Amino acid sequence: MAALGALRSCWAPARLLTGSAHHSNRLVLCQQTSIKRHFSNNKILVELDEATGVAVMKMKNPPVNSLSLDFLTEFSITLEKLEMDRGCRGLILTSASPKIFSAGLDIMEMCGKSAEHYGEFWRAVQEMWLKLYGSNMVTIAAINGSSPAGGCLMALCCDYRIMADNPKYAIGLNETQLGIVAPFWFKDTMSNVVGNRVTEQALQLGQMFPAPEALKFGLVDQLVPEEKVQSTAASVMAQWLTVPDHARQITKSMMRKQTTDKLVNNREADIKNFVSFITRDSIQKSLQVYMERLRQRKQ
Ligand SMILES: CCCCC/C=C\CCCC/C=C/C(=O)SCCNC(=O)CCNC(=O)[C@H](O)C(C)(C)COP(=O)(O)OP(=O)(O)OC[C@H]1O[C@@H](n2cnc3c(N)ncnc32)[C@H](O)[C@@H]1OP(=O)(O)O
Repeated sequence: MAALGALRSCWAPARLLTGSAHHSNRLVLCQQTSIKRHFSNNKILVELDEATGVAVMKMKNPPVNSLSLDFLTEFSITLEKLEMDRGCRGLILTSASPKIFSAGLDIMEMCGKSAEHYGEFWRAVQEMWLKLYGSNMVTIAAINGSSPAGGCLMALCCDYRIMADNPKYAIGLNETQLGIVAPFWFKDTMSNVVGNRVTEQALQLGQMFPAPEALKFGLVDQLVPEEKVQSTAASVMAQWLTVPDHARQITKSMMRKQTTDKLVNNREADIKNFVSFITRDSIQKSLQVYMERLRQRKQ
């Protein structure tokens, strides 16, 4: 193992964007071992396969994987840990419970709370986006269920999206349906994937795309039978990991930096904007009506 460690360190180029080192030879070197490391908390399960350098991150926040302040905090801490781990080169993001990938931001975090709470919550949403969209790892979303709004944003942050081929599952930025507005960085993330025209129409209508439509419009890259979502993600990941990390990372950063910089340079203003928007009586009313509609639909 010591010899392996020495080989590793002399083959590994310095990690260019956030500080730890990755290299595309790891796969070959590590075929001798198959150690799986688990670092989970009560909301996120992570299994890191040291042989492949791939971590599978399963969101587990029942009933619908809504993105609460606690969840977002755990998510960002976990992602940071993986980002700094030189044994981890790829991340597969999925849900621990099929049918729902994520219901998006926890609406209860945006209802009837203090301005201070809204500020803290929005900072956590920003942090999740900055970390996931700016990740140096190869990121693949294994979308094994519906994925509205913030859930769709998470998937769009990834480098590649594989969705379960089930028309009952839908994905999209549906904010306007709630009477709220997707902020500029949600809009930019979608636009970078599907282009301006599709984004403009989808955002105005708050459109949710059933899986086949999502594929047609390029919101996802591939549909596969539900039981093959994870294995397909693993084989796509293996292909992506054949590219030398440093070249892929610089390219990814070149494509995304302008978008992330827009938020990095305007974080406080964006928080202020969110707080002043969400505290309006009319917006609070819209959210309450939407939650009521959800409950009634259930009954
Ligand atoms: C001018 C500049 C503006 C600047 C920015 C300002 C503004 C704000 C931007 C905010 C961006 C927001 C992003 C978001 O992500 S908002 C959240 C949007 N999410 C949704 O619309 C999803 C709603 N949920 C559903 O459609 C369904 O629940 C489902 C995910 C498809 C699952 O369906 P099903 O399996 O049938 O489960 P239920 O509907 O029965 O739900 C189970 C319980 O979960 C509660 N629930 C569902 N979604 C959420 C949620 N997002 N947050 C909190 N709670 C949620 C649901 O009410 C049920 O609760 P109950 O059991 O107590 O009744």
